[in-house]
Amino acid sequence: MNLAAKSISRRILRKSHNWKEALANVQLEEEITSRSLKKVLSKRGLEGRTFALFRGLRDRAVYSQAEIVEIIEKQSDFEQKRIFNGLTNNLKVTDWSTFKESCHDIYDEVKNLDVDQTSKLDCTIIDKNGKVKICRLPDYIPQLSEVDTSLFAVSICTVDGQRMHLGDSDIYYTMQSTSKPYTYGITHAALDDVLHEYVGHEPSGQAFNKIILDNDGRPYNPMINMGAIMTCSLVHHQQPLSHRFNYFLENYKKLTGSRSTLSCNMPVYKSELEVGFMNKAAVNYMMTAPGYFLFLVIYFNPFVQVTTEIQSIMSACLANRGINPLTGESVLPIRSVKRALSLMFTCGMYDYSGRFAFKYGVPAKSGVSGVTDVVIPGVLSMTIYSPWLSTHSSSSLLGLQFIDGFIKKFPYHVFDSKEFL
Ligand SMILES: NC(=O)CC[C@H](N)C(=O)O
Repeated sequence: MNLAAKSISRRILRKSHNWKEALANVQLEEEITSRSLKKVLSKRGLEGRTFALFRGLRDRAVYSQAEIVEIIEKQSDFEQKRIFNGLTNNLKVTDWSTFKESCHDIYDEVKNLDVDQTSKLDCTIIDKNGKVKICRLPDYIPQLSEVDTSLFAVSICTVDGQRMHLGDSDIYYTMQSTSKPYTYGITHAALDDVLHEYVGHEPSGQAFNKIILDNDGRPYNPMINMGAIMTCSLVHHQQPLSHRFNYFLENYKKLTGSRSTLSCNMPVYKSELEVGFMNKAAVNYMMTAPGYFLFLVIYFNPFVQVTTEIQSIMSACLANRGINPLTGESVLPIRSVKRALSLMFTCGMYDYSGRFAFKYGVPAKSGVSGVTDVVIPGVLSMTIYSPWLSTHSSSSLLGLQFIDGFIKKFPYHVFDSKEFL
């Protein structure tokens, strides 16, 4: 956009944002400090660290309203809109403090469930209904059985970038299969529906690592291992592996909205290459079909390490039509996001997908590291991490318990929508 057009757009924006009224709305009329402005936005779930504005304000300075408005108007149009919506509470969750308190209560109830560890790899947990749930760590990947099983984190990010973090939200884990919806979205953005000449869209009804192809000789869907390996292998398959690694990592980085890149947990990655016999068998089994260019080594996405704070932003892009709610960047086309959410809804929890959709009615994806990702389209994402996997669902038990409490408190089940009831 040339300078003239930019200044016109700023004047239009300035006219559309009545900053004086917005700041008065939150009693910020004179002697405004970085701290007082940050505090107002933070009360509504908007973290100061997600605004470039505060990097330009001096901590101890006192600004007049005119000075603050002048500095705000130097920010990007997207950030100005975020600040204005924060000051006027034009946000997806308008009563943030009550919402946060309810989530805290659900978290505390789940955190206090009775866990009886019977061996290094096994425990029983008495769930909220008093039922005994048998849980186990996934020792088929040795590193995943070496984790602190007491870790329990929940991060929530709304489509307006309102964020909440409960428990161990700064602890890193490997995404494992919760990487698959992002990988699918990135691949679909590159190939569109041609992708589905190689991968189906049907639930397999089987465990995630089952070696089985559909009647057309394709993996059933992109959410199981065979489908994810195939999906990864399709992007730029004539390019060098380094290019293909970077292609995914760069797109993952856009989903995080961060300026720093993501990294792989190499011990977990190497151990899976070493002991991932089922995946190796899957690659060979798929190689029998013509035209498959498979490299198990490109199936590295599960080993990208994140925290729930980071991953909840990535999934908030899925909730927000492919647009990063913190940067405003359009990372994935809505066409690909729609398909990714449909596949999460029907296949994301593997052979627990039907029961999950029946009970909770929202798109979700589980991972053997103990992470569960939930997307409530147009509203928010929720990333939950707790290593104990229920043997019943191969999903994090505490994750499922938190989701159960959340959906009971906030009726986001797709068939609880106001249009339906
Ligand atoms: N469900 C999962 O998270 C499985 C992912 C794991 N990397 C595997 O290939 O087995």
